[in-house]
Amino acid sequence: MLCNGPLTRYLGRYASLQSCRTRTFHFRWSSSVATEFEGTTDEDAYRRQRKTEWKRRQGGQSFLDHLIISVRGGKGGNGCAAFNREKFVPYGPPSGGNGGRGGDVYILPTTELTTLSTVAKRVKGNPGGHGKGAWMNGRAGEPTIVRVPVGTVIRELPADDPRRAHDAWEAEEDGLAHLSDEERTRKMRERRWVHYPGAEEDNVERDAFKEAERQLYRHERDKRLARLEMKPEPIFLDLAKEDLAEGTGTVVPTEGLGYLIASGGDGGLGNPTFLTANNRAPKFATRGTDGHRITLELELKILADIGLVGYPNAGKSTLLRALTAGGAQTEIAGYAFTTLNPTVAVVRMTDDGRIVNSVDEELVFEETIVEEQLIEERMRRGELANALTRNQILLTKGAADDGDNLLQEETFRFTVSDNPGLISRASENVGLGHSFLRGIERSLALVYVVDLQGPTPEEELKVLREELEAYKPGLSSKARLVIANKADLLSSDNNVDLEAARAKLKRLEEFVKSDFSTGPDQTPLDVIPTSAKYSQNLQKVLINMRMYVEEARGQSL
Ligand SMILES: Nc1nc2c(ncn2[C@@H]2O[C@H](COP(=O)(O)OP(=O)(O)OP(=O)(O)O)[C@@H](O)[C@H]2O)c(=O)[nH]1
Ligand SMILES: [Mg+2]
Repeated sequence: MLCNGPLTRYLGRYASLQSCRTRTFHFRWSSSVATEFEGTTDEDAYRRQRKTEWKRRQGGQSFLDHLIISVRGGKGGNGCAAFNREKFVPYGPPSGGNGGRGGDVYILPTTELTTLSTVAKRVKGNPGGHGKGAWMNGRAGEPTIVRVPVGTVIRELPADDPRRAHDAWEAEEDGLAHLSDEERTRKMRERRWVHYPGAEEDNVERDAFKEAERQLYRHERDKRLARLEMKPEPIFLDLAKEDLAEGTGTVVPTEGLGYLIASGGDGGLGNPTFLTANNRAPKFATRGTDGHRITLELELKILADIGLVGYPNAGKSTLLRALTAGGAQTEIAGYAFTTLNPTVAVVRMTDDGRIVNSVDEELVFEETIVEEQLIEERMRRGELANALTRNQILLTKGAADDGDNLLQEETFRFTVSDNPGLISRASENVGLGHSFLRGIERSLALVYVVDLQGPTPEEELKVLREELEAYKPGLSSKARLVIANKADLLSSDNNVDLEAARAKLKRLEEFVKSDFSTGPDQTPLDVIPTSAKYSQNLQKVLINMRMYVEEARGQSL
């Protein structure tokens, strides 16, 4: 009897609950142990790899170089309906302050960003402050600055584009479309007027208010007509440089703020404005107006003088880091598609092809994880506590070298972009696709990076050229140089057949000579073996790059 009774059922439930708890506990315990033993770095590598896999599955779609944003200037603050109250002055004059202007929205190019992913899709300016009693005007709204990466091209969407958001007038009309006349009038009044407490019903019956309302509508209509007649030129901005004076477009920049794209609304008027001979105590004020609304299309066309093009893992990111003496924080790892978005860095070189401020001649650029581990280890040992800054190292080194290092004068500067890997059939969206090539379309010159350790660097080159052409016919004619990277792996310490390695390089050179040429006189591309990891033979690379950039800049003048 007891077996089937409620107690048994209860006990049974309790037991299953217990086992469930034990399971949960067991799971938690095992997962925490796993984390402990996995070690943070492995987990980190796993996380990074997952991110890449995800990005790859997106087929390059998530590379954010195109974005539509709707921008609204800040709303103006409301005017105030108030009367001055003072001792022994029972009916003081109207004293409501005006509302403050809404904040303007500016757009500012910055080198700190490299993608459009941090740009908000909807931007709203700060509202102006409301007016207050005792003639206190509201404060103006602070300006809002939308930061976009240098290289962004901005276009205002035309009026007939379905993606364009409605302007303030159209938006109001939409909201009123299905209302009765009475409701319409009430809504429109609500949006425009502030009444002294308890005075609304009385106000709307008065002639003074009706006259003020008529005037306001007339003013609004005139403003709208003036705008339609003016037909302002649509906004177009090509933000090629961080320097505001260098940008080209239809908007004049403001120092420190950028380009004004949407101005804030006007502040409302306080009740003293409506004081007339007939109406000594106006009990109404106006609300602030909406800011300017605009829809913009942003397209990121990274502007680098030189674009690196290569298979995944060829060492492009390592090369960019080496060319900037560690200045470019590009991620380096031994798996394909480590780089997910193009990165641009500035290369500063001396006259003889050295990198400015490369403190140590023998720089080694390891994989990011290894470098992070090394820094962590140094930190744990306390070595970084007394570490010298870059400038201090330069100064001490300069003093030791009789000031030789201080003479490392920068004579040339250009930008280089590191790009995701390009593989065969990228044009069919294999790998990360080739949408990122949009970024290097405008580069002055392209440089192929191939892995000299791979079995057939020639084949890689052929595919790279095909993919560039598939993206845009004629693009591959911008290629000027082939960097045969990882040449250090072909040294005698690595137990490789030196003769075979040399023959491989020779074969590559011959192949380039016969099949890869540039310019009207069909000069073969240069081939330079390098080791990005150990900063070997970069001087030659830099001198060549300077030559291409100078030539191209000369032509584009
Ligand atoms: N031995 C040697 N290894 C290198 C050299 N350059 C790069 N590597 C290694 O090659 C691997 C890939 O380097 P990355 O710089 O990430 O290659 P990537 O071309 O940017 O690769 P993706 O971003 O995936 O397209 C890493 O393990 C680097 O340490 C080199 O000159 N010599
Ligand atoms: Mg990379």
